[in-house]
Amino acid sequence: MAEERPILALGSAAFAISEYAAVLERYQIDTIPLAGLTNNAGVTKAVADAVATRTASGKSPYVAFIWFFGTGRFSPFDANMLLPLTQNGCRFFSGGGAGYDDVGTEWMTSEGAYYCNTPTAITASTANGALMLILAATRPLTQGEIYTKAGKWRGDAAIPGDLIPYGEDIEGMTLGIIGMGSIGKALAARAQACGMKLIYNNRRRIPQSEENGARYVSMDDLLATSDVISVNCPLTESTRHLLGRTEFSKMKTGVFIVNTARGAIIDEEALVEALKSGKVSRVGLDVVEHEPKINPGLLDPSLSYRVILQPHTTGRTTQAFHKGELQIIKSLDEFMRGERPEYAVNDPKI
Ligand SMILES: O=CC(=O)O
Repeated sequence: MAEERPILALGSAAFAISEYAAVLERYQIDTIPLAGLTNNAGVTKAVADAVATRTASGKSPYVAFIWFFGTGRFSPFDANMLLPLTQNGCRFFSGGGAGYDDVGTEWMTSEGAYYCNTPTAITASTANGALMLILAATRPLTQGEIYTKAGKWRGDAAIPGDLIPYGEDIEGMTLGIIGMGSIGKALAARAQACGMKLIYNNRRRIPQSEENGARYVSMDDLLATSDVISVNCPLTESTRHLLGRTEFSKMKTGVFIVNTARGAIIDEEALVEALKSGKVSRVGLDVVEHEPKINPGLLDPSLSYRVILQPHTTGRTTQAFHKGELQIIKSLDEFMRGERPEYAVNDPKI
């Protein structure tokens, strides 16, 4: 017999199929189908309509709202979209993803509602993706692939600048990790196995037992001594444009930069300048500031092979999304049992 307190869901689980089928048995869930929804306004209206339909029929209101991975195009998930839910007693939200810069968590706290992310689901996939981009940036991977498919093999020695440049081995290079959360730590473990020297900067030093061979340094030290810089911190007001003109000027000439966190942590205008001046050798970006729009400077033909761009997919593996859906279900179950969910990122007064 399904629970009386209803839940609203945006779409459905796509990986934890059998586990979610059991959730649908356990609880009374109304699903907003994704078909036909393209943007925030569409979801905002669908949420308002779902709440209004419930209220009009005198049924008990939704206590929870969940959404899954692949719904980033609908963000922000904030007061504008979710107020009809909290006004009617909804006290739990959970969405797929580690980052929640596009979720109105402060507002949720003030409404007495939890927000639960999926904190460790994409750790391995994103750390693997960061290592993949470090390797792709330090070896001329993009150029090699384009040349090979175009029948140019390694290029034409008779044409100045046409030969593919040599790659660089990462063994012995210093990797500076900005942000030593679970992804930063997992990247450190992988990079250590590749023979890199590791330094990191974080809001504060983490316990040595979790540093995975990385040494805590100041941001200035990290900028000045890293051969490769990997951005792994969340986007907050204090990390927006954390790497800008001043920071690029402090870096080693020829540094490689990889960002698998959030685009806005890097000032893209400053990055383009640093690429053009040769300060930055190559960059591997899984994220850009105004996704999915790409800063035209990054697409400048003169930089083409030195800018490796991916469509925010490094975290996106079947294993990661499966784990994430299980984490959403775990949080929902905990909330429905009246517990504080382990993955709550906020501390509302309930
Ligand atoms: O970018 C992906 C995430 O934050 O989960």
